[in-house]
Amino acid sequence: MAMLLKNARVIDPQVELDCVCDVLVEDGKIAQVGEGIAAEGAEVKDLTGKVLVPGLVDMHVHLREPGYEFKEDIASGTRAAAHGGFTGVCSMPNTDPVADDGAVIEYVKSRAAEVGKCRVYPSGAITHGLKGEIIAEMGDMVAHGAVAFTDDGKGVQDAGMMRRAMDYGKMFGKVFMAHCQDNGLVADGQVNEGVVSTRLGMLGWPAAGEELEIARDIQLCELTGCPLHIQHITTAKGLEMVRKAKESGLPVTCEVTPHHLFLTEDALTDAYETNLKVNPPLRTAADAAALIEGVKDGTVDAIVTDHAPHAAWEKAREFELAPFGMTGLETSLGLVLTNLVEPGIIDLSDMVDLMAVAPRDILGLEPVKIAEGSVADITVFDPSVEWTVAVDDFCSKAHNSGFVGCALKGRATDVFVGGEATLCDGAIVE
Ligand SMILES: NC(=O)N[C@@H](CC(=O)O)C(=O)O
Ligand SMILES: [Zn+2]
Ligand SMILES: [Zn+2]
Repeated sequence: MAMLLKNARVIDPQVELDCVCDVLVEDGKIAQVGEGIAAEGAEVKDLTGKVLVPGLVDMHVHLREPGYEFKEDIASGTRAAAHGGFTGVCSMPNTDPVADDGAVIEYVKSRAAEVGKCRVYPSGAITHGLKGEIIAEMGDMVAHGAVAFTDDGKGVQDAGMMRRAMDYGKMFGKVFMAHCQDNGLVADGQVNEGVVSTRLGMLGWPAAGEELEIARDIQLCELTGCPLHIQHITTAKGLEMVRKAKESGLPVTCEVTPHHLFLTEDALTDAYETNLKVNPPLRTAADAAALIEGVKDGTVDAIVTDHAPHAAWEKAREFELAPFGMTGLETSLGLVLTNLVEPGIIDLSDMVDLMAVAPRDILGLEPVKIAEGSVADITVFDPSVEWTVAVDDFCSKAHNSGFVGCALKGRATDVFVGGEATLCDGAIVE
């Protein structure tokens, strides 16, 4: 049935749209955009006071299935995504088994089609088992729908292996996404190496452990011509390297997470709050300020969550034993609206670029525009609603957010995937 979305502020920088108007959705596509649309027989939804944008895509998400369903699964993870305002996510391959061949990619896709509340674009491993020893079945994975390659969670340690993988993999036209961590430098590092690691008496995870690999992979991008995307970038120096690489015309992009933008190592106290243990670690206030500058000037292409759910008992252990990672799908939009849009650091069009347009572009997905003929993947949010982050409100199985108790302004109310509502007035459509 046709659906008429009326009176929202419609924003899409791809078609230079920012005005209050109506959007008519028919057969999963946008049929008409304009003022005062009348459509006989269409279901009408009044969105006065809300904002309607191309569906948000989170290009860095751990759905944990197959293998770690006690942390999250495709049903709960995609519900969390829809609840957070996303119409699609790119899933990471560090599952069990690792997504390093076509069968696992196929499993993720078919499971998502069966139980998912948003689209799932699977990424595949660069190396077999994320072990860094043998190139993964790239052609097989692409044939089954993998959209990108990454050894997220580990990183490819050997430069020669990364070079061979990029040389070989570039024929598939998919981006290589790099988790930048030099194990020789990072070893058992727990938190950013510096004042805070010293104060807390914990092993440091040095900035150089990330920057060295960013430098290496940019050089390998130059050597091989393979497109490179730096994942969860955290340091001022790393970002400067990406800025320079872009200036010299290399196909390099990068992403940041809300936790690296809005939290710093200073949040770590002798409470040893394990929800703040993330990889890469929370860095200094100066690094966070540089990342925000990078978001402003366009060096940062995409905002992603690196949604990394873990079970409560895993995070309840001693800091050194707790796993790295925090959730993010259900707080990302509110955090960006509250901390970047509200203070005027970016505007809503920039937000759409960072959270909808660039992720699709980097992953080589079909663009989604608020324009006639486009697939109707749509996010609607209320920019004025004030709410407090609370775990009992999450659709995710996991509660390891670093933002519980935070007061936020702005929240997704409705999500449409191919014209079908997956979130309606803030509730998941079953
Ligand atoms: N970011 C994290 O702290 N953890 C991720 C791995 C990763 O993204 O590197 C995880 O899989 O839990
Ligand atoms: Zn990672
Ligand atoms: Zn990750």
